Amino acid sequence: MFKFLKRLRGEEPAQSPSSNIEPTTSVVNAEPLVVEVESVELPKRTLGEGIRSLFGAPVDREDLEDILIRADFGVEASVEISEELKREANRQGASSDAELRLLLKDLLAKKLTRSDSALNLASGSLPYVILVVGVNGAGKTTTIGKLSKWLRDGDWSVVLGAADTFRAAAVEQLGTWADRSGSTLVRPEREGQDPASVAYQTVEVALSQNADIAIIDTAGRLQNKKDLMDELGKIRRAVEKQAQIAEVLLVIDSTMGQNAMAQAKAFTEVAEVTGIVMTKLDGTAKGGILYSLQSALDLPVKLVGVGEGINDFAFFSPEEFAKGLVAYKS
Ligand SMILES: Nc1nc2c(ncn2[C@@H]2O[C@H](COP(=O)(O)OP(=O)(O)OP(=O)(O)O)[C@@H](O)[C@H]2O)c(=O)[nH]1
Repeated sequence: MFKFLKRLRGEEPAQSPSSNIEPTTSVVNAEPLVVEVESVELPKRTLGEGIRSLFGAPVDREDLEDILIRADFGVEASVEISEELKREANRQGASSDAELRLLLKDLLAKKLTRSDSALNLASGSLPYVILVVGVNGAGKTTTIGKLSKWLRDGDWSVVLGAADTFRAAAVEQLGTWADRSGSTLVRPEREGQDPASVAYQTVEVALSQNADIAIIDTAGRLQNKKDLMDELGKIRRAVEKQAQIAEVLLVIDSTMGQNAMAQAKAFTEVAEVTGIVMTKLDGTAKGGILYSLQSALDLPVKLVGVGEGINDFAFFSPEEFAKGLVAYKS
């Protein structure tokens, strides 16, 4: 399991370095807030039965390429994977359905494994600030709700910032998740308030409450790259006046198939994304999009959503995901 570091309880709240809530355009990289931290385990969440199998029938080596292409692995990867499977099956003399499933499971898990897939909650520079970006409807708010519940279950204190200030409903939705998870909500004082000032206030509240985590929900509009870049850049600078950004999580709806790829590329060009959250994996038979995205963007998938419920998410585990895809029963 990953090593997570959080604040030792029972200290005096840290003082916010500034009371100015209007962010300016200057970039001030905050020094890490050095606090005494302890190593903790967070509750386990697993992918469970959330991943749909690629196969409705016994695995047939000759059909594999087509099946992978239909599941959105992309043509190049589909050819590569099915060739590798054939080579390995010949080498090992594997031919039964169970043997082929095991080989394919291992092959996919190996290709999906990266060393940087853990959430960055170990630097000891608190509060850990997580920006959540992605297009409307991708599942940002739901992911924030699930993530904060999980952190609260692990006794981390969490402040949520509603920096999607243009839709009152978005703020209310985040408020509902804040209540359900037992997190503090920082809401805009008026509709259309500068998202960067809400981000600033969120970190300020996190510092004043001595909180471990601040998660900031952003609007996700993608009318044009320049506006998005300007808005996210301003949010970043506002946060960095008081804390470091631990993660920029890009939330992607896996049911969008190849359309998700174009959106993801646009966001990664402007948002300094550090990890991907794939939502709605329960609702797609095209789980290969996760594979395509991770390799095309060269970014780790860190979390996955497998349902609408508060516990329906998990750290991405290549092994469990591959098992689900090939319906491998160990
Ligand atoms: N089945 C399933 N549904 C999900 C999952 N994650 C989110 N949803 C649903 O997707 C819809 C959109 O989720 P939101 O969290 O509101 O998405 P958002 O990105 O915050 O959207 P905006 O607030 O419009 O920007 C909701 O109906 C969620 O319940 C998931 O992992 N599985």
